[in-house]
Amino acid sequence: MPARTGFFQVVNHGVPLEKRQKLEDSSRKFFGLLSEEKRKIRRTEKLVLGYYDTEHTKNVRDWKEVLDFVAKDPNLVPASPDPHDKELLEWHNVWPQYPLELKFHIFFRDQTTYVRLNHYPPCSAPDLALGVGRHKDGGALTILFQDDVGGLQVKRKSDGEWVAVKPTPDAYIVNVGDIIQVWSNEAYESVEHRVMVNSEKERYSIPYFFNPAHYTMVEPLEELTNEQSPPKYKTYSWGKFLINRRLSNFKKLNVENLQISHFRISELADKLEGALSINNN
Ligand SMILES: O=C(O)CCC(=O)C(=O)O
Ligand SMILES: [Fe+2]
Repeated sequence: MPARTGFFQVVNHGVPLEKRQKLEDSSRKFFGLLSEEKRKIRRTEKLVLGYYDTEHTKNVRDWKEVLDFVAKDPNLVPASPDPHDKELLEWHNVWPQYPLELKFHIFFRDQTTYVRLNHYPPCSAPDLALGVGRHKDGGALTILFQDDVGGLQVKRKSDGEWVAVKPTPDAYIVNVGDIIQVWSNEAYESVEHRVMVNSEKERYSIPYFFNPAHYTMVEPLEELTNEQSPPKYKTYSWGKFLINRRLSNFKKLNVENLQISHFRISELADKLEGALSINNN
């Protein structure tokens, strides 16, 4: 399924319900604070983590407020009412043991993974706004918890229709990000999604963006390419990609933000290059 849709939901995952509820409660408490309190930990162009209520996706303002944090750094855990919350820290630092032959642990040693708390307030003109505009997640993998309100939609590849991802109690949604699309040389695809808002209910969601180290050079993995299936992407720097995305979230830019399609090697370009080199010889 994920190869075709890029999205799936997991149930019976073993994550204790109380732990998630604790984070959810903290999120509700945090967003319930007065604006001036929340803005004390506001994200800026230099401080990349923190509270933010004017995020842009593709140059359009989103109808939401967010808080980004990494639990590793206690100064940046305002998500928890207790910034020295030991349980949260311990949790974050439990890291799965990968079999060594899988080289992924190298990419994730100094990961840029972060957690985002999303709050979508009710909107009096829901047809005129989106909670999050259409986008693909730029990192490796996203694990998302959504409450029971609904609003997340995924673009179906077969017919381009937006399909609702119905809330399933205690499920986590997993979706492939752009990096896995490139690493797998398109065996897996990162799928476009967006969030609708509604006029009555507020909505909360918590994505966990699983991202590699900033110095990771992303390219199709050698093991997955060969002469018959040559790499479809040029190498790019994850750190630079992430910075560009963060800046484009922050303010309206006059240009399109960076996409992996900008690194795609197109067959046409290959042919042209080939033709030019023949002429030059
Ligand atoms: O709120 C949601 O359900 C999804 C949010 C999302 O797509 C994102 O933050 O990248
Ligand atoms: Fe997303």
